Amino acid sequence: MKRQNSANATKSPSKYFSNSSNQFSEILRQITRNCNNKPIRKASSPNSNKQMQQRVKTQISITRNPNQNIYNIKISESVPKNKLQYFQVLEQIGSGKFGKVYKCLLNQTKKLYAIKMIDKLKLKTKQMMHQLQREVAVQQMLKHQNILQFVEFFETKNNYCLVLECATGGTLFQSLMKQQNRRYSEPAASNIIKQVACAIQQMQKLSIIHRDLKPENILWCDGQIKISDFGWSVQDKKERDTLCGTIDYLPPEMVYRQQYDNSIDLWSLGVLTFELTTGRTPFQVQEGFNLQFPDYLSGDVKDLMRGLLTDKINRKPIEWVLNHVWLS
Ligand SMILES: Nc1ncnc2c1ncn2[C@@H]1O[C@H](COP(=O)(O)OP(=O)(O)OP(=O)(O)O)[C@@H](O)[C@H]1O
Repeated sequence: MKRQNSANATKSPSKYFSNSSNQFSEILRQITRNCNNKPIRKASSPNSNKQMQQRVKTQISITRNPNQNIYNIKISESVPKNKLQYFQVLEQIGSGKFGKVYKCLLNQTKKLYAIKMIDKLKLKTKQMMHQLQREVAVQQMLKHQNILQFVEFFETKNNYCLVLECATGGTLFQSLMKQQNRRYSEPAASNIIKQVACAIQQMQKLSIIHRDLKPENILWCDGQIKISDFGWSVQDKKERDTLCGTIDYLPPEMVYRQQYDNSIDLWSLGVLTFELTTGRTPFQVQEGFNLQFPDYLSGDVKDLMRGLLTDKINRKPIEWVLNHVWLS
């Protein structure tokens, strides 16, 4: 089975994205080589049984000094010791690169939380420690109804533990796969995108860039959207050039190794809008940044996506998104 047929697509007027496929493919080949020769896997077809596999992240840090401790969190020195005794650990609800996520109850209040247990042995390199520091520091700053709430951080003998609000509804990727034709109706997608946009606005107020927004990192909790996985996020105002994220969601300025800023999360919002409304991501490696829409999409959603899936200079700001008629 194949992805949603886009044969009746209309072409984007943007010249920026035309004729870029060769260069795009070459850059992706370079990324592949740089990823320790591990093959880069494209997002699996939504119709494939392998669809629940995670999409590949490019993990290349070009300019960052991994020894630099920008957040002043010295893991193993200032981190509280074992507080796991205060929790009753229940079933596993997820797993990531470095560990597992469990449902748990705080003994005293019987309130439900999620504990992300990160295996210290797997987190050997300083680069990865840096990523964990970043995740903790950034999530500590964020308090918003559409952002997964950070609660506590401590360590045990074998794990670092992040206590988080428990999002019981699974990932947006899982729920997308359950929709008819693996896509949401426009009203349902609009409701989701509005919540993600509210979360982006809050992050931008604090100069935070998530850098890996995608359905796998968005969770459902009591019918509400929660942004999660701040492992690639950064907090500062300067432009950056570290290449990271997930192939299908990489913005052109990252692919072409230019400086970027917080507008990369708005590009991701555009890709997410496309994926939720069509069941596939907009840009395929072979085609470059050639934006085409299926006929069934409304003019309003296409207008929103054209405002986001364009080059950095022309990309619309978050205020424009939140005032857009498709989100009203
Ligand atoms: N607070 C939470 N509530 C409910 N489920 C969660 C929570 N945090 C994580 N999960 C589940 O665990 C999975 C892995 O978590 P997370 O993405 O944070 O780990 P990771 O190591 O950063 O993953 P990755 O390998 O994608 O970077 C998520 O996809 C989700 O299904």
